[in-house]
Amino acid sequence: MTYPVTDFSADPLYAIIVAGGSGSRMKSDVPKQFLILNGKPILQHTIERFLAASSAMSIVLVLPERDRQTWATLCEEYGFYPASVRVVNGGATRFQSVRNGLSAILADNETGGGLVAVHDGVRPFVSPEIIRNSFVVASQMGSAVTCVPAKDSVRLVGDDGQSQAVDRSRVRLVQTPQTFRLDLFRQAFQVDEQPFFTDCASVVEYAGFAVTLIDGAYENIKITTPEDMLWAATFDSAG
Ligand SMILES: Nc1ccn([C@@H]2O[C@H](COP(=O)(O)OP(=O)(O)OP(=O)(O)O)[C@@H](O)[C@H]2O)c(=O)n1
Ligand SMILES: C[C@](O)(CO)[C@H](O)COP(=O)(O)O
Repeated sequence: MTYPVTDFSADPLYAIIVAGGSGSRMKSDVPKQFLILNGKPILQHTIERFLAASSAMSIVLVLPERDRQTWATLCEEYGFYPASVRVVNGGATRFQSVRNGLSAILADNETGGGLVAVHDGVRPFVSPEIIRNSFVVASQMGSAVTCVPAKDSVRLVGDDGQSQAVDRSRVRLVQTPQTFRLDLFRQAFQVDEQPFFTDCASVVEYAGFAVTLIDGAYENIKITTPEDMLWAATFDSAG
C-alpha cells in the first residue's frame, strides 16, 4: 500500500474513525471491527483507505476502552504501525464516541480551522476518491454527507401498522464519511444528545446547520450482521 502525497486542501485534515461499538448484531466473539477479512482486521482495511486518501491526514481512532489491548495485539500480529493514528476511548453511544474523538482533535488544534471526516470503522470499502471528495465539498459547503439512492421500493409504516408507498427517487441511504468544517462541527456537538441521533448529519442538522449530500457507493457497506461478512469476503477478493 502506498500513501500518496495529495494536496487538495490547505486546511488541516482530520478523520475520526469510530470503532467504539460492541457489534451486538454481529454476534461474534470479538467486536466486528477486529474480525479478520481476507488476511487483515476490518479496521486496518478502513484506516488504510484513509491513509491512501491523503498523507496529510491526522487520524483519531476511537476504540472501546476494554478493547485497546486487543487492537494493540492485532497491530503487532499484522505489522500495522501507522504513525498518524491516535487512539482515544469510546463512549456508551456513537454520539459520545464521536464527541470523544472531537475533543482529542480540539485539544491540539490551535487555530480552530480545518476539516474533519467521521467514518465508521466497519465500512472498510470506502474509496480514497470518496474521502477526498468529501473534504473538497465540505471545505466549500461546510458539510459533505455520503449517500446512495434507494434501490428497493420503500414503504413508511404508521403507528397503526398500515404502510404507505414512498417515492423512492426522493430517498437517500446515508453512509459515511460525513465530513464537516471543524468550527461548524465543534459548535454542533455542543448540543445535548438526542435519541434520534443516528449519525453526525442528524446532529449537525439539529444544531441548525445545512447538510450537503454527496455521492457514496453501494460497495461502501457497513458491516453489521453476519451475512455482511460473507459479502465482504467475496467483494474484497474479487476487487
Ligand atoms: N458506542 C459506540 C457505538 C458505535 N460506534 C461505532 O459506530 C459505527 C457504526 O455503529 P454500528 O454498526 O451500530 O456498530 P456497533 O454499535 O458496534 O454494532 P451494534 O449496534 O450491532 O451493537 C461502528 O464502527 C461502531 O464501532 C462507536 O464508536 N461507539
Ligand atoms: C452512521 C451510519 O453508518 C450512517 O448510515 C449509521 O447511521 C450508523 O448506525 P448504527 O445504528 O450505529 O448502525
